[in-house]
This record gives sequence, C-alpha cells and structure tokens, in this order.
Amino acid sequence: MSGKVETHEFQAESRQLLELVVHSIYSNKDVFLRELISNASDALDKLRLESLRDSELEADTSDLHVALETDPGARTLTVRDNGIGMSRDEVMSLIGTIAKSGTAEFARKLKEANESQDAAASADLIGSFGVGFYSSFMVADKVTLVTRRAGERHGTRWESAGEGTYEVQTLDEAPQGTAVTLHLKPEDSEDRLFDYTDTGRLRQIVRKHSDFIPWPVRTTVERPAEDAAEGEDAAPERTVETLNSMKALWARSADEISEEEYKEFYRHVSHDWTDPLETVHTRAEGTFEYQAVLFIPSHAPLDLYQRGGHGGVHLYVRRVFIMDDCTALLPEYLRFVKGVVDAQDLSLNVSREALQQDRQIQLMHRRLVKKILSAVTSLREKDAERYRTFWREFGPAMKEGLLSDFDNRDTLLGLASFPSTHDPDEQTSLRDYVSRMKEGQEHIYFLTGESRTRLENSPHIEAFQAKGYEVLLLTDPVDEVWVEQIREFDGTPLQSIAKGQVDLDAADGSGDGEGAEKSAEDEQRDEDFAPLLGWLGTALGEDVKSVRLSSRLTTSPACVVGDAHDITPNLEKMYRAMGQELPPIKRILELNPGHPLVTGLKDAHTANAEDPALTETAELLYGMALLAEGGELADPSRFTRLLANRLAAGL
Ligand SMILES: Nc1ncnc2c1ncn2[C@@H]1O[C@H](COP(=O)(O)OP(=O)(O)OP(=O)(O)O)[C@@H](O)[C@H]1O
Repeated sequence: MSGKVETHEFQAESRQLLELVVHSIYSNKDVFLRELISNASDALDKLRLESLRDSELEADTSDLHVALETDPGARTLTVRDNGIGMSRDEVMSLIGTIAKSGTAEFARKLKEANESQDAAASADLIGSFGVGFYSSFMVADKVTLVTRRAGERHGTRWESAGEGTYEVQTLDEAPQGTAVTLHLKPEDSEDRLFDYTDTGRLRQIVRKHSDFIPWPVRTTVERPAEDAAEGEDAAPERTVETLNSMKALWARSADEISEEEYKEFYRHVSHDWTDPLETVHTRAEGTFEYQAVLFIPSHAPLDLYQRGGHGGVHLYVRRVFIMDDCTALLPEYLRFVKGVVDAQDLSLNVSREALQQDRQIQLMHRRLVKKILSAVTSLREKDAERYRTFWREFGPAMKEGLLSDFDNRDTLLGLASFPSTHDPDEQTSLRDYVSRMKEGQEHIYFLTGESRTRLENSPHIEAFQAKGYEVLLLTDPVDEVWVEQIREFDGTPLQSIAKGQVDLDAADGSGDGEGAEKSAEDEQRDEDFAPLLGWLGTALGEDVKSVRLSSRLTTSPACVVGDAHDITPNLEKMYRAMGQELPPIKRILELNPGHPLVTGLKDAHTANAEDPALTETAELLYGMALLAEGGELADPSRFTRLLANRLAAGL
C-alpha cells in the first residue's frame, strides 16, 4: 500500500521564485519542454554512468529514452524518462528547495525588477538564472511527478499547484525513472501559451530546442489508417516517432552547424536562457584526440566571485557523459566558460583526483586555454562592442589569471583593459597607454583604490593631472594583488603613484628621484623646512614612518604615501577582512611646500616650537591627508573636536 500524503511548504526562496514563474512575463513559454527534456537527458546520462561503474546496480538500461505522452482530453502532457530517478529525500531537497548559489541575490533583484515593473529586466533575470523544473508552472496549473530511483524499491509521488505547498507520497510501485505530468493551463495564443498536447507542436519544439539530445525523444503519433475502406471508420494507426536527430553537436563539423544550433546547445549545457557571447569549437586529432565546444556566456553568473560556485565544462569520454563541472580542464580564472569536451582515450572510470594528474588532460588544458584566449584576443581586435561586454562581465576573473597563469601572462596583459584618466568612459589597453606616453615618460602610472571618483580626487594624482600624465585607475580588488607581481608591460615598468618618491620635474617623474640634480632653490627650501619636518616626524611618530616634502601635490596640503615596497591601505584592509594578522603599517606623510597651511605651520614652528597648538595642527593635517584619499581616521571624534575648536576660534 502506498504511504500517506504529506503536505510540505516550499522553502521561502523557492516560493518566491515559483510565484514569479507562475505569473511569468517570460514570453517564450515553449522553453519549459527544453528544460524538462534536459533534466530527463541528464538523468539518462547519470544512469548509464552509474550502471557502468556499479555492476551491482539493479537497473534496466536496455532502452534509455525520453517519452512525451499526451492526452488532449484530459489536457495533460507527460515527460517521462527511464533514467536514474530520485529518492524521496532527493525529491524533497531537489524539487522542494532551490539550493542554488545566488538564489537569494536573484530573488532580491527580481523583487526590485517587479517593484519597478521592469518586465524586460525580470525576463532577463529569469532567463539568466534558469529555473529548470519550475518553468513547468509557466504552462501548467498543476504538476505531478512520479519517480523511482534506479535500484530502489519504492517510488515517490510529488504534486503541486505551484503555490505555497507541495504534497509528497511514497508509492509501493513506480516505473524506474521520472515522469512529470503537466496539467496544462488553457490555451492562450495571445499569451503565447500553445496547445502542448498537439504532437505537431511538440515535434517543432523538440527539433528547435532539443535536437542534439543524445537520447531518443519519442512520441506516439496517430495517423488515419491508410487501408480503411471509403466511409469506413477504422481505428487510426499509432506509430512511435523519434523527434530528435540525436547527433552530438561537438562531433559534427563546425561548418555544418548553424548559429541557432550552437545557441540551443549552449542553453542545454549552461542552463542559461540567454545567448552565449562567443563560441569556440575545436578538435585535436592524432595521438590524443578530443572534440570541444566551449562557450563564453554573455553575462557573469551571480556566484562568479563566490568560492565553490560551479564551473561548467562537462567531460564526455567517447560520447559517454562522465562528469559535469570538470575543473581539471580549465584554470579557475576561466570558471565562467561553459561547454563540453569529449576525449577519446580516457578511461570511463576516471576519477576527479586522477584527472588532475593526467598528462593528457594537462595537455588538453593547455590547448583549450590558448583557444579561449585567442578567441578573446580576436574579439578585442574585431568586435569592440562584444569585447567590452566580455571585459565588463569577466575582466576581474581574467585578471586573476595574471596571478596564476604564468604561461599566458603576456597574452592576458595584452587583452586586458583598464580605466584611465585618458577617457572617463572608455577603458584602455596597455599598448594604447604606451603609445600615448609623453616624451621622456618611462613608466606606466597607476593608482589603486575603491572607486574611480575617489582615485580621481585623490591628492596623489594632482601633479600627474596637472602635467598631463595619464594614470590608470584600478578599482577591482584583484588589481591590488596583480600589480604587486607584474612589474612591467612589454619592457615598460609599471609604477604606483601612491608609492615611493615622485619628481615630475625630472625627465620621468617617478621612482626614487635619483639622477636629477637639485637646484639651489630646492636646496634652500629643503633647508628651511628641515626643522619642521624633523619636529613633525616626532610629533606624528606613532602614525607615520617619516615626513617629507612632496612634488606630487598641487592643491592639497598633504598626502600619505607608501614606501616603494609597502602594501597599499586597500590591500591591508582586504587582508584584515580575511582575518589575516598584520603588523601596523606606517606610511609616509608628504607635505606640499607651496600650500599656505604648510608654510604657515613652518612659520609658526619657527616662531615658537613649543606652542601646544602646533601638535593639534599636525594631527589635523595628517587626518586631512587620510580623508583626502578616502582613508579612515583612527579616532574620528577627536579629529572633529579639534576641527570644531579651530573653526570656532576663527569665527
Ligand atoms: N527527470 C529527472 N530525473 C532525475 N532527477 C531530476 C529530474 N528532473 C530534475 N531532477 C533533479 O532535480 C534537480 C533540480 O532540477 P532543476 O531543473 O530545477 O534544476 P537543474 O536542472 O539542476 O538546473 P537549472 O535550474 O539551471 O535548469 C536536478 O539537478 C536533478 O538532480
């Protein structure tokens, strides 16, 4: 006897998602079938693999297929597979819960889009998130799923109207695999809701969206009996038709495949409903044969920068699906690439661990990386618009490659783009930067920090702006790290303008200022300021390493800079946020000898070095320098008190 029917509530995020799907504004409702067939096909892949690996598994693998069963009278469509199936627990956790990373973020964005009634944004979101099984509720007002996991005795029945709850029941008997029955909503062609019990319609959808599925997708078609005598009512003939061609797309030659076929295949492997940005179809023959179809998506997944977010290259061996998310095939920084690699000479039993060590896999890895980088390089050369999209979505991930992929470092540097003071809207390549360098300029200047506005207004940049030197404004967290490791581009050294000494009057305004002879005027100025600098060094000794005169300032009185090999405050903050212990890092206070506050302080110090107000001015000056670069004060309330007192005294 079957178990009793239990009612459960959907997890909150799933409920939100379902609600959206039920009231979907997604115009192409046909895609529900692609999603269900895709799930069925995955289930067949899994069963084949499991039965290859586990000879004890009690499962029938003699005729693996997907069947579409229609009942126009009852207005139902069933998508049935005889694949791996699900246990009761799996049904509850996989179907009752959307345990995808990024769901919360997705739900939040969706809510925003709904509140602002932005239908296009909602459609985009739902398309890019991929709601899989839940897309059934776009066309059905009730969905019944009956499943039995291969090797298990009992089955499970799940049913829901896509509202707050679902029912589950254990069944004594059920066929192996999964049958999803959709109780279809009334046809509504205005809402692009068609008759999904019509086999002609189903044939059309399968050919369009699921043709390359490697398993037969069958349906029973009824034809009027041919040999029926005139006027006689003969039972119609029922024949089983396979709707898809089942050709593995990657095994076909690229010139036979239409763009639409690639797009459909992309949607199948990525579960992303939007189009890919770029496709790479490649094969290697000879001692180690493989075929690969790889895609660069047109947008970054929500979890691109979360550890453990999943990659997307599926590994096949001689057409047999082996694993999804095969991380051994591509480096971590290319984790956004989706697709399929089919290798000829690997064992079907290969494990994830063994893959990492496999020499052939390593060879394949190297070649695939080169293929992808060269696709991006040609995108950069031939299609500025699409390259821009690529870099906006994946630039920060690509820059991680500068830290890990030494073989391709030069290629990566060559295809990278960076925001710069040259143009507020367009990013620049390093090559273009170099071509614009001023005569005598020997360095590529950059500044790292949290945002473009902060960097543009940072005191460090003043003299560079004034003298027309271009500065790269690097605001991605990863920039802090790679600039520490990469010292030059094509022979031109990179130089942070917030570190070391700057002397823009010398031939090239950077580095340690050596080599440029000081004028008599400068020497006199240094002498005049020496007592103040010495005194400040002691007064602010707790906070700064030293105090010196600056030539990078034009309008600000002071700024703080790092020594040539110090880490930046931004990086320091990142390390601390990750829980790393660091000794306090003191920086250098630089003063603008032309600023009235600084000359005034010098005069006050000369007049009375013992004046207690001097120490407060020094503190204020240091605080201002920190604030100007967007830094944080150690004791903001003390700073405001000192400042308020000064202002009050001046009124
Ligand atoms: N026909 C099926 N047979 C076996 N398991 C299935 C079947 N359909 C769904 N599942 C299980 O339920 C899970 C959730 O399915 P769902 O379609 O919601 O998401 P998905 O396919 O993982 O990804 P996406 O939402 O991006 O399509 C699947 O990953 C799979 O484990």
